Amino acid sequence: MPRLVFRNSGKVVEDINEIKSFLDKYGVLYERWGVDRLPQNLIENYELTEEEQKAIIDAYKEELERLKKEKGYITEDIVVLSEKTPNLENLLEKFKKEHHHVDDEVRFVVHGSGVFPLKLDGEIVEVWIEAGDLIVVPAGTRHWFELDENRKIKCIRVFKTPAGWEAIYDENCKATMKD
Ligand SMILES: CSCCC(=O)C(=O)O
Ligand SMILES: [Fe+2]
Ligand code: NI
Repeated sequence: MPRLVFRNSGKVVEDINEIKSFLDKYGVLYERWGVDRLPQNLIENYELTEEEQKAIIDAYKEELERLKKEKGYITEDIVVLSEKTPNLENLLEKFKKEHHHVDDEVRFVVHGSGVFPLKLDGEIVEVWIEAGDLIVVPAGTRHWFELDENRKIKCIRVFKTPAGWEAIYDENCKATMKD
């Protein structure tokens, strides 16, 4: 189940609408698209061919086009993190350092799960997501990412330019897309 964990109080929120409305206050988009429309092999395969990646993206064409129209994203790709990922540990080290981006961080989870701790009004709110969940961490929001004990996640990433992904570790560096 997707859930919010408020790190200071330990409070857990699992109601989807409550999750959405809390995150919405901070410009963080959470939607549940589900994965029912995908065949099992595409959901579970972590070594996708180009065609299979395209088939997954095509299955969410409507949602992706809506997001691009609303938010100005341009393209999408698939990212997978699993034991099979070369230098997984180094990647995870990078992802788990608090940072922000000049572009939104848009992840739709096709399979697996993980947590995006977000720094909202100085409090750490952990957003635990899994297959079927969409999250948009807005540009400038301080966050990081960690896998959970399942040690794998496969996401559609939607973005303007890969340059927008560059993690900015210094919270005082307010670089923006225009720079
Ligand atoms: C959920 S994909 C792994 C996390 C990630 O892509 C990132 O932090 O940039
Ligand atoms: Fe990030
Ligand atoms: Ni990131």
